[in-house]
Order: sequence, then C-alpha cells, then structure tokens
Amino acid sequence: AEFSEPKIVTQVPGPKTKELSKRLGQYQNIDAVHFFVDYERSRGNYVVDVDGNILLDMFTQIASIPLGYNHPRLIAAMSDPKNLTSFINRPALGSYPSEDFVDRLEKSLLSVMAPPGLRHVQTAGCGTCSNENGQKAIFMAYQRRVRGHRPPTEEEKTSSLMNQLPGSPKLSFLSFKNGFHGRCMGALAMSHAKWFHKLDFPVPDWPVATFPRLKYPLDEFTRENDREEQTCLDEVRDLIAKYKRRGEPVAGVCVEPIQAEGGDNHASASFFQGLQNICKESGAYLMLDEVQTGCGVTGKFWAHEHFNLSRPADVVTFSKKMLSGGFYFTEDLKPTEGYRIYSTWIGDPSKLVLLEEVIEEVKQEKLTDNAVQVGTVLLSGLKELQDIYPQLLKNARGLGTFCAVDFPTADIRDKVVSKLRNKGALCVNTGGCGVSSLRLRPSLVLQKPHAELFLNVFNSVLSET
Ligand SMILES: Cc1ncc(COP(=O)(O)O)c(CNc2csc(C(=O)O)c2)c1O
Repeated sequence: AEFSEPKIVTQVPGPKTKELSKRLGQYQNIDAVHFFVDYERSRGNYVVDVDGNILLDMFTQIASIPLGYNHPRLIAAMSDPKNLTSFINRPALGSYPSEDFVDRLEKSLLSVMAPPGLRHVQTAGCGTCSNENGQKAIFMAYQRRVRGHRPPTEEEKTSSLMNQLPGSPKLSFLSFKNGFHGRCMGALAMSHAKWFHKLDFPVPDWPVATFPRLKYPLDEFTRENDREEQTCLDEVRDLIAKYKRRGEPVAGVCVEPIQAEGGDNHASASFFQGLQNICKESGAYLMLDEVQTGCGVTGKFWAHEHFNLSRPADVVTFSKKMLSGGFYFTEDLKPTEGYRIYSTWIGDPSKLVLLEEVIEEVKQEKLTDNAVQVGTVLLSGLKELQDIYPQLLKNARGLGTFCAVDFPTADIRDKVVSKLRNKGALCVNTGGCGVSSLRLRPSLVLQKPHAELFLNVFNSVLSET
C-alpha cells in the first residue's frame, strides 16, 4: 500500500546518495542527479530515496511516471508469462514485428485514446526522436507535394548524399521562443528554453516566433490577451512569408499545447485555431508536441482537445507518461517508401505492454476526470496561497493537474523548492533556469488528500519565506 504521508530522516540528498553520486561521478557527469531512488520501496505518489526519505512526488521525475511507483497493474503485466517474450526479445520493430504487435497497437495507441481524427501512428524511442521523426514525415510530405508526387530523380537522390540541393532541400520549421522539443539536432533547432540545452551545438537558423505571454487572472485581461495572441499570430504569418521569400519555406510549425519547460505558458483555443488556419493558408503542416501535456493530465487525454480544432493536427507527438515515444499522423503524412522513418528498434513493444495497462487504468478509474477534480483542488489552493502571499506568488494557472505558479525570481523559487523537498514534497522542476515558475506534474493517480497535503506543506514553506 502507499504511504500516508512523507517522512524525512536525513537532509535530501542524504549520505547514501552522496556516496553513490561520488562513485557514479567517476564515470559520468552527475550534476543533474537529485538523489538515488529506492525503486523497491517507492509506492504510488511517494518516492523513497536510498537514505529512507519518503517524499510526495509532485513532478514525477520529468513528468514521466503515469501511475506512480510500482502500480499493481504494471507489476501484474510484468509477471504475466504471455508478456515475457516482449521483454526478452526486443524486435527490430520496423522489419520484424511480433504476431501480436497490431493487436497491441490497436489496444494501446489506436484505442479510444488516439487524438481526434488521427488513425495512423508510428512508435519511437523518446520525445526527442518522436519530434525528429514527426519533422521528417512533414519534410517528406512537403517535398512529395513539391515534386507533384512524381518519384525522385537520380540527381535528387545522389545530391542528398552530399547534403546538397536539390536532394537536401532548403526547408525550415517554425517554432516558438521558450518552446522545448528535445535535444538531438532537429528537435534542438526548434527548442529555445534553456541555454544548457543549446550552447555549443550548431543548428539551422529557422524562424522562431513569440509565444503569447498572457496576463492573469484571464477574465480580467481578455482584451489585452486577445491582442497579445493576435500580435503573435501576425508574427507567425510574417515569418512564414519572410522565409518563403528567402527560399527556405516553412514546411512545418511545431508547438506545445502548453509550453512546459518554458515555464508553463498557456494560450487560448482561438490562438491554436488561428495557428492551424495560418498553417492551412501557407501549406505548412502543424505538429503538436504533446510529450509533456499528453496522457490525460490536463483533463482531456490530449491537451489540444481543449482547443476544438476544426480539423485534426497533422502530427501529434507523445512520450513520457505514455511510456513509449511516437507520433500520430494524417494519411497525407504516411511515408510512401520503406526505411524512411526507421531505426533499429523504432519503439519498444514491452513499453506498449505497460501502456495498454496504463490506458486500461485511465479508462477504468476515469483518471482524466480525476485530473479535473484533483486539478481543481490544486489550482484553487494555489490561488488561495497567491492571495495570502501576494509578494511571493502570482499567475496561478493550470489545466487539470498541469498547474503552475510564478515566483518573483528563479532564485526564490529554487529556495522554496529546496525547502519543500526537505519537508517531504518533491517538485524539482528539471533544472529550472530563467523562468521563475513552480510547476506541478503529479501522476494520474494523485488524489485530493495528496493535493491538500502538498498545499499544506507549500503553505508552511511560504510562511517561513
Ligand atoms: C514538450 C516536450 N517535448 C519533447 C521533450 C523531449 O523528450 P525526451 O527526449 O526528453 O524524452 C520534452 C522533454 N521534457 C524535458 C524536461 S527537462 C528535459 C531535459 O532534457 O532537460 C526534457 C518535452 O517536455
């Protein structure tokens, strides 16, 4: 059973973590290690570190643990002999899928949880490679259209081997300031959240638009926020026109439904509807990055379902709580040749075994509705604390349990996060810098008592700050 409350027995990180960090530090950089985890003892919403500290995990590592620690459903899936082969014989999925692979896709990724209007899906390894492969599917579809769907010429094929025109076209991808889409070169070219993601890496000079900066409370600033969003959409149009003129047409636009690593920046449904219209007008494809917002945490299975888009997004990427990376796409984006979206593993069926169970649990326990109910407790609690400590907190915001609040500076936020951790509430925001937001990414199994416990600990820390 889960623990009933946190228990802190040493400073966090404790002595055992420090000893293990020293050992690990012989082999790799350990500056990002928060603490070593006792994965045997961790349960539900509580993570236990190797020093015996029991912490309420309000960020679930990197927003990447769907049903908390050691969920019985996942343990049962692992112990079921019929699943064993998926864990032992990792297939080169693009060429040697297992007999039950289509069943597993249909029961997990193509179940009722597929994004509205999308019936094609490709698994991948992580969020970065989901976005990189989504990009590639878009570049291929764009060039098929440019070629009028004729096959590529020998010149196009051979020139591409040497990174030369016409086979390696001058295309671009539009992204947004403060967006984050991953750390390999294509996704990195669209990421603009933190310097340590970017420094020292050469990337193409693609267009970067401004994401709306909304004023809160939203109902008091509707006119200003509408104007802000319109200005941002005008800039997107201008950038697409500019890059067309300079011979690097925008083939795709990549955006998160809520910019997470950039500090939980929200925009309205009409902003995203407007963005989709601009894509349609300009012939660019729209890629929605649901790596952090997906899997039910915002109160809909996919955050972009809140936006009532008039047609499906062209690509929706996922990872983290979905346990497998991958992307959904429209018929138009289906590759027309083999080995074009491909890699040795291109996904991992054992993760689909676990994802099937996550999706079953989400359906059976109505965990997306739970995210709405528990999110309401979290957000109203943050708003109350904001009223009590106006000198410390502002802009309380959220969708489902995907909540955040801003501090005056990143430094004050870091001090509060450290105090929270030493009082048993863990919400380290994955190497925060620049933005001064405290963001919450609890699991789908967070219940009201956990939310109230967190808010009490948060209140006691704020009262000492
Ligand atoms: C919206 C969005 N898109 C793509 C990614 C990349 O996913 P991974 O490659 O890390 O699985 C992420 C990963 N999130 C993330 C948070 S901190 C971090 C890091 O690498 O420092 C990564 C994401 O939030």
